[in-house]
Amino acid sequence: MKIALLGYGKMGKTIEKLALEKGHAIVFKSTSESSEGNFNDAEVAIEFSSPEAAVSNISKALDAGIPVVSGTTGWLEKYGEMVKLCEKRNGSFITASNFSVGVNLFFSINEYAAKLMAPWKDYNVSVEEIHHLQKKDAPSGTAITIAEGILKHSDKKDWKLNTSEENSLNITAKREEDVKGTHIVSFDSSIDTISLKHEAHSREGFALGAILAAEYLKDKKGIFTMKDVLGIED
Ligand SMILES: NC(=O)C1=CN([C@@H]2O[C@H](COP(=O)(O)OP(=O)(O)OC[C@H]3O[C@@H](n4cnc5c(N)ncnc54)[C@H](O)[C@@H]3O)[C@@H](O)[C@H]2O)C=CC1
Ligand SMILES: O=C(O)C1=N[C@H](C(=O)O)C[C@H](O)C1
Repeated sequence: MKIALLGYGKMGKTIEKLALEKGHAIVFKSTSESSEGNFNDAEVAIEFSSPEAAVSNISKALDAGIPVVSGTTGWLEKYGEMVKLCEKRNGSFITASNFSVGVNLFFSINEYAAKLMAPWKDYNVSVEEIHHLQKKDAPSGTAITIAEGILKHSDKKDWKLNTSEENSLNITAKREEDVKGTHIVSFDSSIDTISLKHEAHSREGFALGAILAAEYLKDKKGIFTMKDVLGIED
């Protein structure tokens, strides 16, 4: 598969390493400052850049008729625009707040836990995320996806960052040196606490999942999710 990397930072470099090991080729890569290779040679684009750059990168791929996998977080208020553009171009698009297989299973585990806990009103649910110091957005996209899954089964009306409002789901975001991505869901009562934790040991899980998504998307048309890629039921 001939891959264009839109964004060549921590994730772009990890994807390059694993994609080459899997026998794929990198035909184009770009950063905020420069690019090399020929974008139009690509069969698929993998986009991990920044919240400000994601929409223009995704649009560039859709406009060129190149299927695009985007992992960038913090831009999802524009998701509807990208869906419309993808439909207009009869293109192919997947975005996910987290491409790792483990986190996608964790999403389902948390939804199930939230459903099970719903009648037990003594427990208060909250989400904590911990990431490296360079992370631009807070809360993490993954924490937002976790919160949205829990809210389907909860009396809480929405999620908020650092809230003590009872009817909002509290997300706490911490920034610490070199943490790849940790997410903890807690159901807390005065008697006890039930905690579910996912801790990424490296960026390889995110990168492998993005490559899997690109392999899945390459010959398809439409808008898909990581649940489609991994065959996880809703
Ligand atoms: N969905 C997922 O599984 C994961 C998502 N992420 C997200 O991916 C994004 C990138 O993460 P990292 O690689 O760690 O960041 P990074 O800061 O290490 O790299 C970002 C790269 O994007 C480039 N860039 C910025 N503007 C650009 C533009 N206009 N065109 C092309 N390239 C541009 C930068 O020059 C840099 O090379 C973040 O939003 C992060 O939250 C990170 C890990 C996993
Ligand atoms: O910025 C990161 O590093 C990560 N971002 C994603 C997010 O915002 O959820 C995924 C992962 O946790 C790493």
